[in-house]
Amino acid sequence: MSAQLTTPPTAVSDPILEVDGLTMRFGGLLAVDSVSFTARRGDITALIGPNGAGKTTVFNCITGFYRPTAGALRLHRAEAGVAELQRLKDHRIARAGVARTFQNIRLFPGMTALENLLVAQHVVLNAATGFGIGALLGLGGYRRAEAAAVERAAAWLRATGLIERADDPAGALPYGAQRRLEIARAMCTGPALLCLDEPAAGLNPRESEELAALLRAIRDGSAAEGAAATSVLLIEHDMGIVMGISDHVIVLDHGKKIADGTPEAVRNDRHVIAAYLGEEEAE
Ligand SMILES: Nc1ncnc2c1ncn2[C@@H]1O[C@H](COP(=O)(O)OP(=O)(O)OP(=O)(O)O)[C@@H](O)[C@H]1O
Repeated sequence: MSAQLTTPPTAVSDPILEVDGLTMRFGGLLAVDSVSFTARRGDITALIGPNGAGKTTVFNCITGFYRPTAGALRLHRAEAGVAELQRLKDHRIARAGVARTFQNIRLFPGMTALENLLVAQHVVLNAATGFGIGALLGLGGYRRAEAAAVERAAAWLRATGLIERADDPAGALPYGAQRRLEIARAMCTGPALLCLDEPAAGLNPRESEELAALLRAIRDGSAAEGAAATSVLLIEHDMGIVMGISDHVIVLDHGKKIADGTPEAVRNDRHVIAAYLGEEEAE
């Protein structure tokens, strides 16, 4: 029997992302089953649920790693209108304004921290010269874009406490620093929506607190010099972080949405409690 949705969805006046009837099937397995929710612009929206609930699959559909079996994913951009993400390839989704980090860190370990942030901006740099030969010829537009890219990288290295490690290979940084560098890399692309897959995994309590502060600042636009307020979509198992920083929480279980509301409403929802207790009993 499927769980009934008891928590009314929060009224969403200014959406950044609309997930509408999202379904993802792997052969006979229905990993995501007609999931709908809306993430509001300027919010931290958390996607939670027990192991195997379908959270990463939803992320992979939003960011173009998977082509959904059915449903629509609409990114509402401030000036460029609505992008139907389910129709775009992953590099076009990134260009449309969605950036992500991964459950398993995916930096270029042999490149320095700074280089990792510059590589992330190659799309912006290429666009500055119309994806043409201007870069090779060192034309003014490209040089200006390059200088701005370095400045942006430095601002995010400062914001994430990594400026002293700018010239160190990313692979030589401590684990928590690599996690922050991944976030810095995503933010360097100037996304409209930042998608984070378990950013607190493996962090110690002090690092988790710093992460929470960083994510709040990213949402509010105060994390780095020149940064815009950025909507955040977060998958996280650390309930301290989820309940502490989220404006809105969506709960999945067995591929279905079972709750959608404020952290307080979701925390007290009996279907959510049952889903998590069930997980504990199964362990
Ligand atoms: N590429 C794939 N092929 C087949 N099955 C998959 C694939 N990706 C995910 N699944 C299955 O889909 C279901 C949902 O997995 P998903 O990773 O989205 O869950 P999750 O909520 O992110 O879990 P966790 O919290 O453990 O990361 C699981 O049963 C998983 O085995």
